Amino acid sequence: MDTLRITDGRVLRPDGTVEDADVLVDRDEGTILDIGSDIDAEADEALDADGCLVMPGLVNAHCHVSMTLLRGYADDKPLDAWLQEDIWPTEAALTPEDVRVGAELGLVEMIKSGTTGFADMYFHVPEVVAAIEEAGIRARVGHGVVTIGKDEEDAWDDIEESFDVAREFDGAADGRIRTAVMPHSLTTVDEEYLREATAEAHDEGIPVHYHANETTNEVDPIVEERDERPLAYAQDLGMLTDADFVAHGVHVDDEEISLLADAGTGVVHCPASNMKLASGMAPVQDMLDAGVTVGIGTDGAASNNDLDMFDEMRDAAMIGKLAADDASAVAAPDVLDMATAGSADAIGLPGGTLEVGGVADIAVVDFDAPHLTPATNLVSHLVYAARGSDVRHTICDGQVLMRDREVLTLDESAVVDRARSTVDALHERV
Ligand SMILES: CSC[C@H]1O[C@@H](n2cnc3c(O)ncnc32)[C@H](O)[C@@H]1O
Ligand SMILES: [Zn+2]
Repeated sequence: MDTLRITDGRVLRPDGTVEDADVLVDRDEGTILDIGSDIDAEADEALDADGCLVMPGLVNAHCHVSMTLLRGYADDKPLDAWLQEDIWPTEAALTPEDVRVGAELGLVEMIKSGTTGFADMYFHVPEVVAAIEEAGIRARVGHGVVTIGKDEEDAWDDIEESFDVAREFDGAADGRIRTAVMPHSLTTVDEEYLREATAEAHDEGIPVHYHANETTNEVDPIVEERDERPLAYAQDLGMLTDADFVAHGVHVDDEEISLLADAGTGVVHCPASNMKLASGMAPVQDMLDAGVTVGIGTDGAASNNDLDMFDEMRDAAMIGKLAADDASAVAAPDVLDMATAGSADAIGLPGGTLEVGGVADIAVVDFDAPHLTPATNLVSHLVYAARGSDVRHTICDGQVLMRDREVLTLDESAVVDRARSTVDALHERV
């Protein structure tokens, strides 16, 4: 058996407590063999965690990873204008190779900030999958479908592509990649397509992921046209099951929160995107109180503008308090749970906790820094004070993806160079 030992650190346990312990990993199986201070086994490789906290890898539960290429491309606009005037016209010019380059850039950024799993909705998915295979991270991926403005044939082709991708890549990269059918939203995909695609996906055991209740501009037309709330419409379409997950859930009322809780449908809170696009404040504490599975995502780097889940945790705590008008709301332990186990549950991937027998998806955070001193409350520091750049090692599926801040699976400087020249060429074309 090939083993890895993470030595001399403090380990964050699923109940939020911290203990001095080593972590022994089975690299063949990608699982945790033991956690303790008296492990009696030599390992094939050791990773020093002195002065560090060994925690579950962060899970970015909603992303468009290749949008790193559009970082800073269009800022300071609301969602509809941003998408229609800037993002969609530019995305139409992206080649499959561009999407791969953007994905690699995003994956380097994620690995460097301790993210070990994510969910991604985009197009040219084979290129995203190839980048993920190389990077060594875990993901649930899908082709995003938009049918508005398309004739029937093109709309069905788009749906078909979402199924082709979901069927072809499920289980890829030694099982690290899972898939979903991903209609973009309840307003950008017409009813007949949503109904049929959802039924077919569920027949085949494929989850459905979509944007929902992100802005009032999206909610109001549904209410006006159908005399029902968007998530009641989604339920009628069969799109609220415990395998499905929605991004945003900003403008949800109490009945919709109950629908989500009863169905077990995950909600991915994207606080930075919601603030930047001025979409609104999600009632996260109400959702948690109702028993909804809530995860955290960055959304794409064009509406954030980074993929750092530490940033996202801080934002979630801050806006959660504002939304509830209560400083005790969306407290640090709950935020950390959302960014790890909550996200993993919402998107149906393993990980999010450090447990013997569980997957070895791990971030090692160095606390030897002025902004993390004094290290009185490590969970508080993770949420309110730590940064992605404090992550020292990242491990996914038992493999070391970053060691002492050097990414091992992708060539960081080559990826950055390629991203620069790709964006230069893109700007020439658009
Ligand atoms: C068709 S692939 C996914 C599609 O979603 C777009 N997108 C990025 N961020 C958001 C957001 O916050 N709400 C809705 N849609 C978003 C992305 O640009 C792709 O076109
Ligand atoms: Zn999104």
